[in-house]
Amino acid sequence: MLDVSNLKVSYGQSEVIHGLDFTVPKNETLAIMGRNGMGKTTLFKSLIGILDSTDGQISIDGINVTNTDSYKRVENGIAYVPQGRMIFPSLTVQENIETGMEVSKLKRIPDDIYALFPVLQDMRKRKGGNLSGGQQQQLAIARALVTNPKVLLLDEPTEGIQPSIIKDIANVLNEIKKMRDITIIVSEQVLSFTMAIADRIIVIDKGNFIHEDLRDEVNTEQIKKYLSV
Ligand SMILES: Nc1ncnc2c1ncn2[C@@H]1O[C@H](COP(=O)(O)OP(=O)(O)OP(=O)(O)O)[C@@H](O)[C@H]1O
Repeated sequence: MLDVSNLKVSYGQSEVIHGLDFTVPKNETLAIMGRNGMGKTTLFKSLIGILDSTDGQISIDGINVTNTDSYKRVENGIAYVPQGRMIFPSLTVQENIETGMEVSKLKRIPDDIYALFPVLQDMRKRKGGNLSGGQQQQLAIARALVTNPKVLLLDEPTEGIQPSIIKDIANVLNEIKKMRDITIIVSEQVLSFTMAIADRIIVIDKGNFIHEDLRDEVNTEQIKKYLSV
């Protein structure tokens, strides 16, 4: 579903992503794990097209989207839940979700969205800025889902979220995977969260992939070591 080959990304002269190759099939949840500053956000921004890549190719469902604008990539089926959520604080919950619907041409918010996130239905008239961090995270996921993505990217969804809500977010991502034919890619530092959702875990270090495990065969001690060095 998502095919990435030899992806390189630089800030000015400084290369931060050094030629990554990976493929994520339909119905797989992949976690890309790494410490602060290892390149997770840079990778995700280049996948969604906020940052240009300097080399390599990105394809979604066989369509080459390298160097196309973000909105084109969203039309081709990739959606992004950014680090820090980035919801629109002065728009209501409902209006925030509706901003995602231009692409999918939905007329109204589908029932399954509110079924996944009942709290958003209760709060649909409230301003996004008045929601808690966990509720904003749910809102950002709902806004991404109404674009009907084939590939859903979430950049550190547990950051700043309290542990009980982290469990809810894991449950929601597992539910989404059951409900839709979708590829989920999450960047994370919290291993208990990725163990609850991921089929595969890759460790990124200074812009290179240095370790990969299927969840069922995961070497947690080694991954913890990579995350704590
Ligand atoms: N706008 C920028 N200009 C120059 N260098 C940057 C910029 N943004 C990030 N970097 C550098 O790129 C590298 C990767 O940063 P990135 O934010 O992608 O890491 P990360 O793994 O997402 O970390 P975090 O969890 O802290 O967000 C770091 O060395 C960082 O200092």
